[in-house]
Amino acid sequence: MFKNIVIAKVDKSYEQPLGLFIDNEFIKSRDEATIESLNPSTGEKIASFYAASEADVDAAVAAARRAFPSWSHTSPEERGILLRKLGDLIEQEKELLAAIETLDSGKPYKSNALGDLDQIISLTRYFAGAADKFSKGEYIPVNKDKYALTLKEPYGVVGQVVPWNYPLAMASWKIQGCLAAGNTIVIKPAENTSLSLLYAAQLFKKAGFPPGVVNIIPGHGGIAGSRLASHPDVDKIAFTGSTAVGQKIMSLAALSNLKAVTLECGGKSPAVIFDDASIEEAVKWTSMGIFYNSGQNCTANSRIYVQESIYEEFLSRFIKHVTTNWTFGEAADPFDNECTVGPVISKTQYDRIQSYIEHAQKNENLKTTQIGAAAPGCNGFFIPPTIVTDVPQDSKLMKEEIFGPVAVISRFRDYGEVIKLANDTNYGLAAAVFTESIRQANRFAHDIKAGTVWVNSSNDEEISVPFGGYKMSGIGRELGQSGMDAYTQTKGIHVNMAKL
Ligand SMILES: NC(=O)C1=CN([C@@H]2O[C@H](COP(=O)(O)OP(=O)(O)OC[C@H]3O[C@@H](n4cnc5c(N)ncnc54)[C@H](O)[C@@H]3O)[C@@H](O)[C@H]2O)C=CC1
Ligand code: BAL
Repeated sequence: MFKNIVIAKVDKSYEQPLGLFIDNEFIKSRDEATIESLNPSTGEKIASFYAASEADVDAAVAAARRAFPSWSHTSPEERGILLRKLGDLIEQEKELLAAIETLDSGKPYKSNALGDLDQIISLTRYFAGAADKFSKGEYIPVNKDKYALTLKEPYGVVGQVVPWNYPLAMASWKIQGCLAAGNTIVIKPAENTSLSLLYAAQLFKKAGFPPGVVNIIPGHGGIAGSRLASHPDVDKIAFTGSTAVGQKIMSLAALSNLKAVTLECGGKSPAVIFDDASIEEAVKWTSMGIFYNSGQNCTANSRIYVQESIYEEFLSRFIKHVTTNWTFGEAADPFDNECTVGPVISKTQYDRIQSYIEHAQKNENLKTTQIGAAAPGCNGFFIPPTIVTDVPQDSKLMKEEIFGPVAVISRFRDYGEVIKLANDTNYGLAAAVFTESIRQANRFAHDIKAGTVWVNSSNDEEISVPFGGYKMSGIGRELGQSGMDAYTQTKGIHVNMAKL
């Protein structure tokens, strides 16, 4: 049920759990099916872990249901205390958890994985503090004969399905607020990145969360994920991943028991750079916004619009900056400090991203600049930072989420033109605007149809600020107070004081 794994680069050796985590114990899946986890920077196998069957999902849901009455009656203060302990335990194991993340997902250890862990620790403490504050209802004095109260109650058993781009962070965005609100959980990590959450399972137990409160069922989306979404005894389902799967989950939720749904799906987020902006800052932020995490970000600024009078200067500075700052490093090893662009997650994603680059070159004849290359013989899924320029609005690269290190850049004349271009998408997750004019920034922030707007920055999330999408980027919000509200339902209690 455990495998010893040595991560020599950071001098770590640890026991990796390989089972499903149900009722605070690791167990085999009923049919003993397994999934192999590969190291994306070498293509080598790390471990095989058990994959949940539909019957295993049912067992996990039953465990969560048994745990719910008692857990939902713990006081919010007590839930906060356990979350605080969890935050401390994660902090104590920060380097190991970051190393597991790098091994399993390929994200650079120093520049990405440790940052994910810092965010997770802060977020855990945030929801520890929020547990007894955001759980309060309202008092509504209706008239002299009547008052009303609202209660914020947990849903019950919550199913969660998370992706591979931020394995432990996306799980934490969902789990911590959900626990603070008094729900019990069955969560499915992504097939290719289950290791860090399985390791973290032990920390939930150690912090004192009772059996059945957090259940982790690694497994295939089409089996374990869809069973969770369609399960008649799951009260809410929360998902992060592709829009196509988000639609399936919503439909399964509707057709089973009309369970509540939160979806955080894809994006094609614009960054707009006006000619009064600091070009240096715009270059720094937009390159980070597309190359950080190898572009595998739902909020990646994957469409960059630059005002025509500064286009050429922006482009030459962008290319120069990327050449110096966004590289695989000498050895293409995400454990090396100079590696800031790791491999993408899998061969499937590698092929998919390459197909967009080839399409740009061969079918659309677009100018494509690639910076650096992986060393010959490297079997990892490395794609060099790629910059595609003067991309027309109807290009496939402007329309579809590439989810890789591919910057798509275009020019615009004026505000009226660019706001139309920026809004010309089915997605609406995020947008960035660069300008020194507060009036222009304010106008843009109001006109853009997106759930997040960054003014003179990009992709700098805050755990205290609600996050989520407009249009086909999703439904509902996570983080901030919304991170708990998403996991509570409101009951109105009417108290009649009038005597007949
Ligand atoms: N919004 C985001 O953060 C993410 C977006 N994506 C987008 O999705 C594209 C494809 O990546 P995939 O790995 O295929 O994403 P995906 O949407 O298939 O995977 C995300 C999660 O959904 C689960 N899943 C898959 N099919 C399911 C089903 N029928 N029912 C329930 N759960 C299911 C997976 O097991 C995984 O845990 C990427 O290129 C990217 O464009 C992928 C990951 C994260
Ligand atoms: N940056 C966290 C959300 C995402 O990219 O999936």
